[in-house]
Amino acid sequence: MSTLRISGLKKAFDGHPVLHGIDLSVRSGSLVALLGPSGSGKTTLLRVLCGFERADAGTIEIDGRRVAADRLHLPTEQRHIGYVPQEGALFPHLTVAENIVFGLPRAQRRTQHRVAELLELVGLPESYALRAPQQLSGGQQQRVALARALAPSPGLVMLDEPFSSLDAALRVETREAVARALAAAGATAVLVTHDQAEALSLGHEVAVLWRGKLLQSGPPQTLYRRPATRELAAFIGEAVLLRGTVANGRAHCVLGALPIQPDQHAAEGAVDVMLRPEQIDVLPETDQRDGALEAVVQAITFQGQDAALTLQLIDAHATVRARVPGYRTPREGERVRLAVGGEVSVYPR
Ligand SMILES: Nc1ncnc2c1ncn2[C@@H]1O[C@H](COP(=O)(O)OP(=O)(O)OP(=O)(O)O)[C@@H](O)[C@H]1O
Repeated sequence: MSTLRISGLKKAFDGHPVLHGIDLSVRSGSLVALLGPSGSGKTTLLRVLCGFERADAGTIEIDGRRVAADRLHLPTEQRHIGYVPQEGALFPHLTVAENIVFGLPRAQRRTQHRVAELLELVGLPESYALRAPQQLSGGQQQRVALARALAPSPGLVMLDEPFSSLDAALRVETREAVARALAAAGATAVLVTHDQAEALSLGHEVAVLWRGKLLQSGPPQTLYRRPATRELAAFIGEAVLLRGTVANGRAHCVLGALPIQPDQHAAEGAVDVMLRPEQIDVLPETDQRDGALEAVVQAITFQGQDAALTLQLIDAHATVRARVPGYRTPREGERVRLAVGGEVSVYPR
């Protein structure tokens, strides 16, 4: 287990800044999901941390030991970091076992015991040791790539979009196997992804990189419920954004006077109100509960397990988006009532 501390990290390519001064701490044994849109600098940050690229400014400390600072640039092999690239990148001419021990000192490469241990750690049968990588599925190859990264028992593991080439079902299964293996190995991990569901489900902490700046980091639930900006709200999941005002400690908008996230400082005045589509309960027209608003279902996008609805509010000349479980999808044109659950975030205008 290792701690990682990054401070003021900058990197430019040909005079174009890509990382604008990154500060980030990763607790020992935790997994930080580094989330950001394409081109935000995620891979560059990972490459600088691993030592494949040199930082222009800032410091990197692993377990209190500086590996990069002013003129200091420790080579990759002295940083004791395991690295899992985007698509496994296993050596096709080597067996699974040979791939796994590739990064170990020569004297340790013959230990079958270590290979068996690592295969078990990543949830693969021992019999796979003698297979060629091409005889494995994409998800299994990614697990071997993780086993190879974990072989020298690094305290820190970096994973660069390790599931991006896998199909949806395999992605979920491989994700879970990788998370289990990292936890069992006690490794501290940084996982790069542009998939918000992946970041929220895997990260103990999620750090959002946006145009080379770290906009927000924190536990997944905090990021989802209280994104720092409107843009982040829309990036981390789907957001319902409505014009409103804050008065008497509540957010007033077309959906009523709604409670505000308790730890959000909300000054009185004009704001944008943000809530998540699943916070809007879609009830039968006959529901008589207090404050429920009348609406008509204008459009439906059915997605199987759930459905996204566009709802026209009858009294407000406004539309909102809601998400309901698939089995409760109403009909287009149906009259319903809406009630809002939970708290909202507000952004001053
Ligand atoms: N070696 C390089 N030389 C010049 N520019 C580079 C180099 N590597 C990255 N860049 C630029 O830095 C910016 C950030 O790229 P990076 O690959 O770090 O982003 P990313 O967030 O990982 O994107 P993606 O999710 O698409 O992989 C991009 O504009 C890219 O063109």
